[in-house]
Amino acid sequence: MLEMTKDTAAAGETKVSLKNLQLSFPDQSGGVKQIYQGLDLEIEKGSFTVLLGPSGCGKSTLLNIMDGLLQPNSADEILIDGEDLRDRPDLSRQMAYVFQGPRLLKWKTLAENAEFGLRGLGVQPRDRWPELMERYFAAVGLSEYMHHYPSQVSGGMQQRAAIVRAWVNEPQILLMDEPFSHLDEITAAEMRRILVDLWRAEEVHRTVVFVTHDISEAAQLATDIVMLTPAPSSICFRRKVDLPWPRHIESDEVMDLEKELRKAFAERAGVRF
Ligand SMILES: Nc1ncnc2c1ncn2[C@@H]1O[C@H](COP(=O)(O)OP(=O)(O)OP(=O)(O)O)[C@@H](O)[C@H]1O
Repeated sequence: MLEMTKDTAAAGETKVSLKNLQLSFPDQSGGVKQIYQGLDLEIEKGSFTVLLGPSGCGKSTLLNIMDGLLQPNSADEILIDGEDLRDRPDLSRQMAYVFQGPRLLKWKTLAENAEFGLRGLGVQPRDRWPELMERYFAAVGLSEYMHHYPSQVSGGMQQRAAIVRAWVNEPQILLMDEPFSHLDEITAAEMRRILVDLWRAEEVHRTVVFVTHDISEAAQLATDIVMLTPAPSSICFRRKVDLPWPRHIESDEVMDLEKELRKAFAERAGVRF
C-alpha cells in the first residue's frame, strides 16, 4: 500500500493538455485522411501513461505533437505545465524521445552515444555528465559495457543504452514510441522491468508517455491507460491502474486487466486484439 502511495504521489496535476486537436494528412488516393477531429487528451504529472490503439490511429503522431516536432492543423491548446508549446518551443527541451529502434551511432561507444544525447539537448551542465552517465548506465545494468560499440552488444543492451541516452538528460517528460516492439518477449519483459525500476527509483517520478499496440505490455506498465479508436481517433476508454510492481505477465491481476482492455477495445472501438 505504501508503494502505491509513493507511485501516485503527484496525482492530480496536469503535465500535458491537448485540446481540440485537428489533423489530417493527404492520403495516397489524392484525398485526405482525418487523424484527429477534435481530440482532447490530458496527461497527469508523474504518471506512466500508456497510449494504446490500433496501427495507424495516430499514437506516434501524438508524441510528435507533444514534442513540437509536428504541428496539427489546429488546436485550442498544446500545453506543457500550463504553457503553450507553440509560444514556448523551448519547452521541448524538457522532453526526451525513445524510438522503436535504438538508433545508436555505430561508430560511437554506448557512452559516447549517451554523451551525444547530453550535448544535443544541452540542458545538463558539463561537470555533471560523468556522474549522470555512471548513474544511469549502472541503473540499467550496463556499467561494464559503457565503452563497447553497439555492434559488440545485444539488441536489448543497445535499447538500454538508448534509454540511458534519453534519461541522462533527466527529462520531465519521456516520450517512448514502441521501444521494445522489435525485441523478443524475454528481452522485452526484462526491459520493461528495468524501465519501471528506473522510473520508480526517483522520488518525483518523471512523466512517461508510452505508445504501444500491445495490450499485455500496457497492463504490465501503466498507471494510466488511454485507449484510442481507429482514425479519426478519439479516446474510447481511459482507466487508472493501481496494481503494484513488479507486475508479472502471467499474474491474475495483469491477465484480468488484459481481458478488460480487450473487451473494451472490442466493444468501444470495434477492434479485436
Ligand atoms: N508525415 C505524414 N504524412 C502523411 N501521412 C502521415 C504522416 N505521418 C503519419 N501519417 C499517417 O497518419 C496516420 C497515423 O500515423 P501514426 O504513425 O501516428 O500511427 P500509429 O498509431 O503510431 O501507428 P503504428 O502503431 O502503426 O505505428 C497513419 O495513417 C500514417 O500513415
